[in-house]
Amino acid sequence: MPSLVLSDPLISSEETKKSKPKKPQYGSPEEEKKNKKKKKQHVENELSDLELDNGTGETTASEKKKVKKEKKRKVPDDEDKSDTTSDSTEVGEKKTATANGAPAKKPKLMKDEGETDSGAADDPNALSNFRISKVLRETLNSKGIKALFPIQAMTFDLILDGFDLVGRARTGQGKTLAFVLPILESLTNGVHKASRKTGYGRSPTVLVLLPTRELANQVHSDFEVYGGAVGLSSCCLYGGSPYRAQEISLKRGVDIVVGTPGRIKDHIERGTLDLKTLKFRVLDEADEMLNMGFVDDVELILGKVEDVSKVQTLLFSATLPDWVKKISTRFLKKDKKTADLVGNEKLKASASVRHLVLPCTRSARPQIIPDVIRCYSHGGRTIVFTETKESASELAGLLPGARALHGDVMQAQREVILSGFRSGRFLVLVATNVAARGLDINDVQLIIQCEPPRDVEAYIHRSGRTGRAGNTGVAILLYEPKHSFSLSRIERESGVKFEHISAPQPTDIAESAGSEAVDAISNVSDSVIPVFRSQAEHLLSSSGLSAVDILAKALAKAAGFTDIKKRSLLSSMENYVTLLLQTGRPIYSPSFAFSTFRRFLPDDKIEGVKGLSLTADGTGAVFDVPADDVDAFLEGQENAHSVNIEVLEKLPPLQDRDQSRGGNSGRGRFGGGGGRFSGGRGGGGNGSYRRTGGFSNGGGRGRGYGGANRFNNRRK
Ligand SMILES: Nc1ncnc2c1ncn2[C@@H]1O[C@H](COP(=O)(O)OP(=O)(O)OP(=O)(O)O)[C@@H](O)[C@H]1O
Repeated sequence: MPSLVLSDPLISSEETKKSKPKKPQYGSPEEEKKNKKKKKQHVENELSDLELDNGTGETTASEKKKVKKEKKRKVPDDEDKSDTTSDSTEVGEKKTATANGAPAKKPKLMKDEGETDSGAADDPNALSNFRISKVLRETLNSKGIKALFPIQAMTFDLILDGFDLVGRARTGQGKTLAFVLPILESLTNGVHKASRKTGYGRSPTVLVLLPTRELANQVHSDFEVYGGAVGLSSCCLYGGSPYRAQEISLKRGVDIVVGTPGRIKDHIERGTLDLKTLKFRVLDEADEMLNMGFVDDVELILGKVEDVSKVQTLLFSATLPDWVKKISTRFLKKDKKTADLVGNEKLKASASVRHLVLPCTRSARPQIIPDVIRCYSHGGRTIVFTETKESASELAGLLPGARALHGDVMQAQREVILSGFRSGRFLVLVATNVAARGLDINDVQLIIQCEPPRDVEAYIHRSGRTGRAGNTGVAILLYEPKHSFSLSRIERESGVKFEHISAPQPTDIAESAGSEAVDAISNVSDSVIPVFRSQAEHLLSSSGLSAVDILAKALAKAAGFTDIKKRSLLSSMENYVTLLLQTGRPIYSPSFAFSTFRRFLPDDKIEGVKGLSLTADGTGAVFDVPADDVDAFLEGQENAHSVNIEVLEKLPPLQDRDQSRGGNSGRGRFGGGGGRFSGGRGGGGNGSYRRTGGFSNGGGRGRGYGGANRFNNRRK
């Protein structure tokens, strides 16, 4: 559980619990007793989970004690629970109030007569424990939502009670409903119910700003579903679409406007959008709006509200860089609350995603990516992120069945592509950052990033397109070894610990592609057998292969493989094989390995060695050689005393670049040692990337890696 940072008016989970409405007394005394016991257990559990940040990021014993005391006091005293939190940095100290200072009203639960409350006793976040109306609860239930996610539970009462709020949670944790639900309740059952207008030409009461059109559409569809259920209308305003239809909606009158800053500003300036009756304004992914150059537009729009005391402002994001904090200081009220589910936690990226890195050059992408998709997408959707629009288009053209999505694609086309991807018409989307933020698409199993993004926030958001709403997912970051320094920066800043993998190998590919082919063949109607039988018999008798071998070939063909080439473990180069050299004593530097080779191999074979790296335990050197040279190395070792060379099936952990460079001998990684491969001409290749375990199996098919190694480069 993430730590809850107690800073700037801050919410803790304790406060959230306090703020939750009193639970109705339904059960028998015995049930009550049981419930109390459960709650007590829950408190104990939470104590072990909850970390109160004392500035050092550690929980002090006295703080724990204090909370425990508070909680103990609360357990038997359910009556005492209030529905709002105080603006206190101390947990559980004050009685609560609403944003306008009025004493907190006793919460009125929306549970109806006869409605069952199953789950509510077990789950403190069950919908019926919040002031959510029956119709909304039913709509949520119809979408499979039975309880609020933590960020929603933490913020629901605060928003409903009128506080400005900054909300932060990791990707895919439900930030959208965290503002949608309390806003809808506030307008239909809360303080704004009485002043609600329904007539023709009414101006909107809610304005939601988002950085991209796709995101605006997505949030708008949530308002359509849930707002529609409680009789509120909404419209979506973004650039690239005709003004006319948008103007007609505005003229007719809507309750909620969702849109991108540029188009919203245009409508304000054209006089078609009036913010004078606004009750809520929401900035979602505000940091990205500023990254995308919407600073002036956002400030202009926020500045259009005349009486800010009458408007509630909510700001949600997965990341909160300094300047977003500045915006919140400027445009949110002084008594704003901050619900931070990330806080000082080291891990900023999604915890339900496996974060993998794989060395791969630009030219190798079209060969490696399909295999990666085959092995890691489990038949679900994949989003491939590129840095530029051009490479998105180019790569989409090279990957079978993929479509590109980026800023140069016409808006109408963008919508068609996105809905095709959502509906499963195609399963691979190649996109720029336009799809990095907020997009919530079902069953995205795999994210591939073609190179380390410049800023770590992009990494967090892109990888967050999978592993959403409690599901798991895989994010694979491709990198050129020369850019491996970016990996440690991303690890440091996002708190992710990368698993290093090699390009998928024949066994991996056979496993996933083979099972697909088996399914495909099993689905072929028996009606084909008589038609193809004589050909099959002819093939069996003429090929000299067994029936099983022929079937294996047929499966390979059905899976789209006519050949499996060797692919190195170390650098993914096609038709290269990875070998391990051991000499019975420590290998301190690559030059030592090269001088060992010279004892039993001709120069032309040694020149073919690529990517030589030392093993982490210092007992060996790992390197790639052309597949045709493997025998020369294996046979040559017979002539050299104490030398052992073997083909690797799996990479051992390797020393990182600095370690190898410094070496225990204190000499440069590829320098020293004299002789043909020493000094300025270098020795090893480009593949000295750090490994921390978790390698995939050896062998290899596919092309790969351009093979520009350090040694070859210097010779050119
Ligand atoms: N209480 C809930 N129970 C189950 N599913 C939920 C709940 N709340 C939201 N979801 C689902 O979780 C998914 C992610 O929600 P959402 O897009 O709001 O996440 P987010 O935190 O805004 O992510 P990002 O930071 O990437 O934009 C959505 O599919 C949403 O329907």
